[in-house]
Amino acid sequence: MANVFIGGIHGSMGRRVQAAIDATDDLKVVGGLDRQTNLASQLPVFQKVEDINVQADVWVDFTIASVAKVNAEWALQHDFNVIIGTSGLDQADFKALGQLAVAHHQRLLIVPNFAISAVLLMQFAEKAAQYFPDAEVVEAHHADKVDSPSGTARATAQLISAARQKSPIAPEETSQPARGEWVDDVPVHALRLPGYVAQEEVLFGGQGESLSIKQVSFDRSSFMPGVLLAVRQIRTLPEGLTVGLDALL
Ligand SMILES: NC(=O)C1=CN([C@@H]2O[C@H](COP(=O)(O)OP(=O)(O)OC[C@H]3O[C@@H](n4cnc5c(N)ncnc54)[C@H](OP(=O)(O)O)[C@@H]3O)[C@@H](O)[C@H]2O)C=CC1
Ligand SMILES: O=C(O)C1=N[C@H](C(=O)O)C[C@H](O)C1
Repeated sequence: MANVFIGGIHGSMGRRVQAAIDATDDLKVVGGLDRQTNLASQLPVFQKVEDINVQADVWVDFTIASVAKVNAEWALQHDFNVIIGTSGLDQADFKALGQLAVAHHQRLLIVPNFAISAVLLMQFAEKAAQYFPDAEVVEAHHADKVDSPSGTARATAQLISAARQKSPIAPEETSQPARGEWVDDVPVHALRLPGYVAQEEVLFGGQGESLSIKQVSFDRSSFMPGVLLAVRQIRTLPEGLTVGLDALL
């Protein structure tokens, strides 16, 4: 039995992660952190990390970037392995938290997207970028999403950029807002609309041809198998930082 603590336990993802874990025989939620604690809950829910008085094997975080950073720092210093699903952390955060994980002999797994369709999209896009260096990313999310572009889009753009380093062809950044935000040297376009959950498409253009790769999360249930896999398998990872679910598939 592995014990799990959920950062953002009352949020859209936190509630679903709690329900998914409750439906298992081998995992147990022992507490959570959120801004509000007055919701009906059988579990201890804390507002500040300093007040936490329960121990767990794994901290799973779905909050906002600034909070996730503080949470992960505290959790790594207090003997938790940490899984961050929260988007919006930058490369400097990854590096600093990874160093903290090493110093405290803990595992830190940062997953831009737990949906298998998104994990595969990123792998396919990395491969395609070797042959189609001209690429743009379009992501669409629900209107409540606070960050843009999405963590998945940032990760995808970084993979594409690294994979096509050998190519002389690369778009030039422009001051025209309609051309999107350049992440590394890949234009990324973010849409926020009611009715959507999460989706991403990578469009590649070549000589007389194009390739597009698209994934859609119609429902947040798409993230749950990946979250459960990460919780169950994090102990098999080396100490320090791992990015993405790929290492566990
Ligand atoms: N990696 C992945 O596959 C996925 C990642 N995500 C990411 O997970 C994160 C959460 O998404 P989602 O669940 O939809 O968002 P929600 O806003 O529904 O949930 C976030 C929760 O964190 C709480 N919170 C905010 N600020 C604080 C604080 N200062 N202290 C304690 N709790 C706080 C919120 O409380 P309140 O509502 O009161 O502000 C809320 O309950 C996002 O970054 C999103 O991008 C989402 C889906 C999949
Ligand atoms: O906020 C969301 O909903 C999601 N956030 C993650 C991201 O920023 O990439 C993962 C997924 O897109 C859902």
